[in-house]
Amino acid sequence: MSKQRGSLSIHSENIFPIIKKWLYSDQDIFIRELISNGCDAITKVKRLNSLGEADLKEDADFSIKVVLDKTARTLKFIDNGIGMTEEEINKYINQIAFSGAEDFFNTYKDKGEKDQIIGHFGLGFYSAFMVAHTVEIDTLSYKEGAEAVKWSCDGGTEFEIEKGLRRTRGTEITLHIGEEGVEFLEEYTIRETIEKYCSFMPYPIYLDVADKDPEKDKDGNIILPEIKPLNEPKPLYLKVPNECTDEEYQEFYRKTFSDFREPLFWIHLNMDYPFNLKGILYFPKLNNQFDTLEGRIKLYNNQVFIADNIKEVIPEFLLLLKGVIDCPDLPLNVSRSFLQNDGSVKKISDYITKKVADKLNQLFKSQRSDYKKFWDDISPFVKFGSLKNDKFLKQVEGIILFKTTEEKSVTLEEYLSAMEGKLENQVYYATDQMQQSQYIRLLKEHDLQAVILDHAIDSAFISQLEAKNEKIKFLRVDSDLAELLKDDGEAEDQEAMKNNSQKVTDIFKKALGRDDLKLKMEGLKSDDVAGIIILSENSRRMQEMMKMYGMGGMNFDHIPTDETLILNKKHQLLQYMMGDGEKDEETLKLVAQQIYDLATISHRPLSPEAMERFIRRSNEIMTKLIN
Ligand SMILES: Nc1ncnc2c1ncn2[C@@H]1O[C@H](COP(=O)(O)OP(=O)(O)OP(=O)(O)O)[C@@H](O)[C@H]1O
Repeated sequence: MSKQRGSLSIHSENIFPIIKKWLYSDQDIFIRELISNGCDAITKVKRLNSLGEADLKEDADFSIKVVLDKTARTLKFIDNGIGMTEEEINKYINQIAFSGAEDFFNTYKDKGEKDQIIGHFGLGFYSAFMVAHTVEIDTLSYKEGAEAVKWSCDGGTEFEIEKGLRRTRGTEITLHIGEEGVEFLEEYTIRETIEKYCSFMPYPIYLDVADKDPEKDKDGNIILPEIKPLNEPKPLYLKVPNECTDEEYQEFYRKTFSDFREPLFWIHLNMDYPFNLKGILYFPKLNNQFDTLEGRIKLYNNQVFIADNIKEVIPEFLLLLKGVIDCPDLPLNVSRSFLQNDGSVKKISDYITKKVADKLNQLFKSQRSDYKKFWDDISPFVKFGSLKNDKFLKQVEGIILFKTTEEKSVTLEEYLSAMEGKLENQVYYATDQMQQSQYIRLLKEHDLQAVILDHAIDSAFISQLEAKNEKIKFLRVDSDLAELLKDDGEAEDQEAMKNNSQKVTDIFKKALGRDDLKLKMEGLKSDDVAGIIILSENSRRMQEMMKMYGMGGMNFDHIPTDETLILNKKHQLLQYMMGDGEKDEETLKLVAQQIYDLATISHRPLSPEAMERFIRRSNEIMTKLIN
């Protein structure tokens, strides 16, 4: 067979099944497409009017009307925009399946990009066929002497065009809803969809429901419904920031996010050059840690809603905030993988990040007490941002607040300078103030404070800070404390010390029945503490990490921890143990076990069995006291 070349031909018969199948999951998008076509038509006629090329004939009260008639099973979209002549219908509506065919064919390969054909290849109007078996257009062009035209098509390849009925400028699109679109005969669905996609479209959108039973008051009088548009044609974010009041920002927040808690503060984004971007980002108030997941950034393109939380455009950590961003410059109709690699998208994302960091810095500098008040709510966000984005970390590093055990809020720099002379680039931290109170007290006695890091994100966050500042080391209050608390005042007889140490070690190992017990004798400054347990910072973190990643499905409770029992040789009980003379074996055992349990309690909760033994033994000791 000889080699042949040829072009594949695409016919409009193919297009309807494809539209219906591909766009099925985003069926409601047809409402966005038809209403935004109506808005475009109004914008066009307004522009022509301002150029002196169109006469509005006093019909300048622009709006889009959506009329639902459940009985007739129709949904109408009516605008008083530019309208179309027969010629324009032929050009823009009838030929569309062919004019965009080449691009469309290219896209055909990539089935993942469902809704993105819409708006890209001029198929917006045809999305009506996702829910309608027949669509009619009745339109009258703004042009002098134009005649009304009626177009209709039942979803096949044939259309009819005849004289229309419209007497005023504009377009009326009627959808005869088919079986696949019945949910769009419900007022609730229509209202919800308009609110979802069209909240900020530039002209008022009204919903009219035919044959609706009128609302009545308690005396049976009909209440005339208040005629209000469903959208906000001039959303606050389009205004100049210094013309907006706090009340307006709060009101906008309440309406847009149906959140009746007051936002903490907000950032009005307003950029014209080198790209166009407007929006408002709100820092919401949190009630608990889980609330952080509620964030929502709505992305708009020229007041038309595109989607929530598009990670490719908005840095992921900002998705913890609530806000709207309108960016007409974004190529939102292209694939997401393209967005990820697009230079302008990166610039936009950097711009937003910088604006957020600037706002936080400005609050820190000029309103530190407010900033401190907000800190609990914003800290998971700032920390998450610092983990996700190095640039952001650099921008906010100096304004991250740490609460201390002295109930102060300080930056890292302030902490280190307050500890100067006592600590060198070390930061002590507590993860549980109650549980670790013994250690905190010991630090306090040495005039040292710890910072409190008790949020789930903190362990990853401090590792990040350490990675970025090699000199800084975070140490939990129960780790490697002994060096610090050691009282190396008196010189000692090394030989005697060794013997004593061995003696005590034997007593403890025997009493606890643990040969693997790590034990160290130190002279602590504080002589009312007999023993404390410390845990190497590094091995503890390693274990936490393994636990977090659930490595190998192991049960980590059985892994021995790298604990060391530090015994205070200055304490009376230890002095007794080390002393010469006959001692009651049973008493030594009780004391050793009790010292160990008390040290453990200040470190972590006892297991149920250990707790039971501890209580029994405590009673036994008290009984001995009175006998
Ligand atoms: N309500 C309307 N009034 C006037 N012209 C309209 C109206 N609806 C559609 N048109 C014309 O039909 C054309 C095709 O509409 P369609 O929605 O399919 O594509 P588009 O608007 O060009 O692109 P998109 O897919 O982004 O909506 C429009 O460009 C416009 O010229």
